[in-house]
Amino acid sequence: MSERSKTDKAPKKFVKARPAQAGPTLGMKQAQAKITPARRVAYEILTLVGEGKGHSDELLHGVRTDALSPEDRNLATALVMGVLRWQIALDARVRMYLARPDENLPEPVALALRLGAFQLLHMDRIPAHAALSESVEMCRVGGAPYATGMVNAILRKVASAAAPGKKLFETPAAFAERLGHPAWLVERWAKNYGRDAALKICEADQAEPASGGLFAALTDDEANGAAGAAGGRMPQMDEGSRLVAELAAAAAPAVEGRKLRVWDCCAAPGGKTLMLALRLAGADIFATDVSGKRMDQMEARMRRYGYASEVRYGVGDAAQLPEDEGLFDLILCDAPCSGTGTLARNPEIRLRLQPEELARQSARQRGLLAAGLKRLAPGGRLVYSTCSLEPEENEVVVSAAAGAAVRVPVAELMKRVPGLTPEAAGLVREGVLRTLPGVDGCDGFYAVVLER
Ligand SMILES: C[S@@+](CC[C@H](N)C(=O)[O-])C[C@H]1O[C@@H](n2cnc3c(N)ncnc32)[C@H](O)[C@@H]1O
Repeated sequence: MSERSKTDKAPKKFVKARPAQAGPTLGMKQAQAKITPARRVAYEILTLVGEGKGHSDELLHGVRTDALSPEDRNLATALVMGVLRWQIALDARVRMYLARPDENLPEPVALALRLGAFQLLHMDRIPAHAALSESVEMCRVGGAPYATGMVNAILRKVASAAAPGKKLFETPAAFAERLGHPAWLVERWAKNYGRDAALKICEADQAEPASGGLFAALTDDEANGAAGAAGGRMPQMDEGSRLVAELAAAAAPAVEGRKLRVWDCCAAPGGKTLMLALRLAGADIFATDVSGKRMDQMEARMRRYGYASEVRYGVGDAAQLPEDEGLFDLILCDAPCSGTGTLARNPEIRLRLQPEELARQSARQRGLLAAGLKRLAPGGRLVYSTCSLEPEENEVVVSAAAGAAVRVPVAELMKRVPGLTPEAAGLVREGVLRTLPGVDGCDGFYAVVLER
């Protein structure tokens, strides 16, 4: 449904199918005027995401939404995130009403249908007529005036048909489609974590990211960085991400008579570097990332936190760090990954990811881990982490690249993490940290600690 087929340049049958209730044909200006700003911006952003020209989160914090009122910005955000989260399920629903269900619809038509169907099925407060009529105009403005009748007719059917019943027992493929996930991905989760956990992950991915009670509530001083607070203002981050950084800080070996040398080798956008700076006061922290743009943004962010003022920055491939940077006592290798543990936050990942991609990610991660281990001082520790749920990016990487490094039991280190609730002990599985969305109330993370 997302790709335009070679033969659908002029799908004339849409013209014939246009019913009278679609209303008179409008000019482009009139059609534009009928679309409210929030829906216009949502349509533009979804078009860009579909074309691979931007990430939803960045686009929702960009120039397009700056011009909107706070209410419209909230609506545009709800529409963009909702459509991306539910796209697979919405497309399946729309296909039920297509004359040829296997047909590839042109993208502007598919997008107008998704936006309309999402509002009709998932947004109680939106009047059906607004969802329907504005979707018809979006289809027209998007360059497919020939399809407005079809969009109108299908959305009417979506609005009036009863929701398909939920089967008593669903296979992972069935709940994957109902909950807007690719079947291949959910079948892997069911194999690796069990069917119930796979279902919980899918459900969690369809909602706003939860904050899970892994940590005791912050004191006012910690949250606001009030003058005199012993630590300082806590960076805002997902609790799973915070736990990985806290674990890394807890893994720091003791050094005598010199500063602890820390390298955060995949550091941007910097949440975990901030936690390391907060917990390891006085350490020499070197933060690097291969992306100069992300590093610039990170440095600007870090300047807002006094306790991070001594952090040093560098741009470069972690596998190519110059020899004269020396060895480190603690390395955090928070590797680039598929991100399948963060689908509630990054809904479009599931629409792009292909099974073959996992092998490519795995090879890159093996290279980064092996390069990091070479830079460990004797007795030094390296924390390897990802926000992926896929073994190829986690256990398989560690088995292939750990070499002679010894695994440090994570359960012992967790005891040193400040503010952790007793339930968090259950996050250590087979000696490593593993969190699952929907099961543990935070994003999905994996972390292992290796010692030279
Ligand atoms: C998961 S993110 C890191 C998140 C970060 N640790 C945090 O908590 O904010 C992975 C980062 O690795 C960077 N990266 C990818 N390949 C790299 C490489 N070869 N060397 C160094 N950094 C790399 C990406 O630019 C990205 O910023």
